[in-house]
Amino acid sequence: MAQLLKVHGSQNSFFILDQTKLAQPLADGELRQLAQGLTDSHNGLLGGADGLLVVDRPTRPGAVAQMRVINADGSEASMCGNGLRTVARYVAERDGQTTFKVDTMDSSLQVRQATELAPGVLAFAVEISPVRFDKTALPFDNLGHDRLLGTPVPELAPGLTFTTLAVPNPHLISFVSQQTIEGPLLGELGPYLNGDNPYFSDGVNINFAQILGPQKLFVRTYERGVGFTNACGTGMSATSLAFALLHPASAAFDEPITVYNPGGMVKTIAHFTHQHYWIELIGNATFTHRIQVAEELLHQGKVAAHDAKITATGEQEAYQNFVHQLPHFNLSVN
Ligand SMILES: N[C@H](CCC[C@H](N)C(=O)O)C(=O)O
Repeated sequence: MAQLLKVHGSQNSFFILDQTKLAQPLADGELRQLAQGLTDSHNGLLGGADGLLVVDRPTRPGAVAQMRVINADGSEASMCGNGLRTVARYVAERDGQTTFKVDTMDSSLQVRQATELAPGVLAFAVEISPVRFDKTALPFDNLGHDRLLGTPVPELAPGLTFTTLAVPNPHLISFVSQQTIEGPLLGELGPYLNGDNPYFSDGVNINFAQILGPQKLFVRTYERGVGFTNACGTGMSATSLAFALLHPASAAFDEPITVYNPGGMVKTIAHFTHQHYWIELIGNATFTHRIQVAEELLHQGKVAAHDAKITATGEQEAYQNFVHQLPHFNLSVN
């Protein structure tokens, strides 16, 4: 029997598959098929999820594991911040370590166990990098600029300004009012810029952020390859860096920023060290279910509940208690 985990970071939910535990690891096409099968909100497992996190052997010296990220639509992303926290916890418990490096598509990232957010809500801190601003890292065209940093872009939304950041997956960020964040615009821009459009040929994660006060944000994200999610770790991290760059009176480097999202809350810290920007993302790593299933069903990409032995961990209740004590403005817009 093979094992899967159902997990979440700020209720951005995933399945984790550890390829090193399989008799026969899945091929790339099988991983994409499994991601689409498991995450489907109608025919998937446990109501579906936002993606599949694949743990494998490290690809670089010094790392103890590799994380690959498959979105719900089967596309592969270079990075996932909420996901990396859950993979860090999985590897920490598998290997009995609390701080180590995990390989992602572009680099090895430092991860470490952090102090619990609340009783029963385990937390991890992960490095988000590399950070790049130029359009070679984040392919966009026909916007009249090589990079956007608080730049008006009437082609996208008259009256708003935008920032582009790759961490290293692509993010488009706009600081907006609460009315705009709760309005229909994000739900219109998301499908447009992730469909046939003259601007973002590879799609883009779009983050609307409301500044709640010094070192305090609310971020709502429409994710490439998924759609609206409860939170996007790389999105909240990129938005925090943009906050520090564009609003230095309200957001300091090297100081924690509290980022609320529809699924809960994380802390971020934007850094500039050795001439490089990077961000620390600290938040929950919740395991909600342990799943046992015949390995050949994973290869077939279809796992129905009646084919699997599913055990709830009981951690979701602890997480919900944590969310319920957050301030009222933790909007549940989605
Ligand atoms: N949809 C993203 C990948 C998942 C990122 C998100 N779930 C996070 O926590 O960073 C992309 O295609 O770039």
